Amino acid sequence: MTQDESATPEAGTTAGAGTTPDAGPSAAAPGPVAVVGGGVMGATLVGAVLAGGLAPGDVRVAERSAARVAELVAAHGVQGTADNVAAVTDAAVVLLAVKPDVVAPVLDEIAPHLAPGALVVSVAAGVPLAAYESRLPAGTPVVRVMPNTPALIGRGASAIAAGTAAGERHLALAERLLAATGLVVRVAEKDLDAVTAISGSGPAYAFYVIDAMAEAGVLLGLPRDLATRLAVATVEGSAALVRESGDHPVVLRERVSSPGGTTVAAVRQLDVHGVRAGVLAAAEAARDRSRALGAAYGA
Ligand SMILES: NC(=O)C1=CN([C@@H]2O[C@H](COP(=O)(O)OP(=O)(O)OC[C@H]3O[C@@H](n4cnc5c(N)ncnc54)[C@H](OP(=O)(O)O)[C@@H]3O)[C@@H](O)[C@H]2O)C=CC1
Ligand SMILES: O=C(O)[C@@H]1CCC=N1
Repeated sequence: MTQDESATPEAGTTAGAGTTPDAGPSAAAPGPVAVVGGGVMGATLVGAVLAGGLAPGDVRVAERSAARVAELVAAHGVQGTADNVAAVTDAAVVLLAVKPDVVAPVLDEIAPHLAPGALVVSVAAGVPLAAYESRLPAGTPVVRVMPNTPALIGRGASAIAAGTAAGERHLALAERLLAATGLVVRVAEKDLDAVTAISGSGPAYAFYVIDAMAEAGVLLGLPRDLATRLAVATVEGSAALVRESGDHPVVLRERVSSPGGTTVAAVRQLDVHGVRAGVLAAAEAARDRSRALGAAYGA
């Protein structure tokens, strides 16, 4: 597979992949990385591994839409193909970025073609590690990741969980590949549904709030562009203040709230309209949806 979709000579030079059960990629020199699924998250992962130092010639993206393949190849200079098998053959790491319902057919397609010791990393919501392990050759190391879209600009939050055959070096490699996406934390797999509800889907909640604040500014007579800039800077600055001060958000909220002033009047309305309860219910719904996606795989 070259940039216009045929097999590449470099594909056979997988660093670290070998023939013993212990063989496999190392964090220091991962070797070729194949990203299967070139949508929102696949493209983000391609950008991240390049930003993390991988050479474009060592990165392949497989995507069934030829137009999308061409777009990704043009944008990143990586290799592209519509053939998942060509992409994963001899790859040291396979990053799966397809929708949860497509994971099973893609695994069945690529399983016979994985290099010995290749690490499989998947961002699919809900799909349990056991579902990968039951479809891949015995002993295949698998790492699940729940990233989020701010990864695109290196400000993401990702959580990773290891499968039964994934050890420290596989987690370290996953961390290295994700390093350019922002924060990466390790969690137990049982916590990934909750992580999905908070940081995976969370950017949508933040965008929702930003949009509502901007809309409120327009309601109050501000030009939309100005209202949006003020809302974005306020949310961005508030998040940074929580992180940099180390203070609890409630303490910081109290500091904004002058006695008898504007803020306490506003926050009262947030309570009256159930915004806090709405956030909790939204997170529960996302957690439940993640569980349902997993239930389709017998989790
Ligand atoms: N978006 C997000 O914020 C996050 C997404 N995720 C996870 O990432 C995964 C992908 O989501 P997202 O990027 O949003 O979805 P997209 O629909 O943007 O991307 C999925 C891509 O996979 C392609 N695809 C479909 N079938 C195949 C196949 N058989 N072989 C190769 N490629 C295929 C699709 O092509 P086509 O369009 O032609 O069907 C599409 O381009 C999901 O599992 C999701 O749970 C995780 C965290 C955050
Ligand atoms: O909405 C979704 O299902 C994916 C997973 C987390 C964010 N987006």
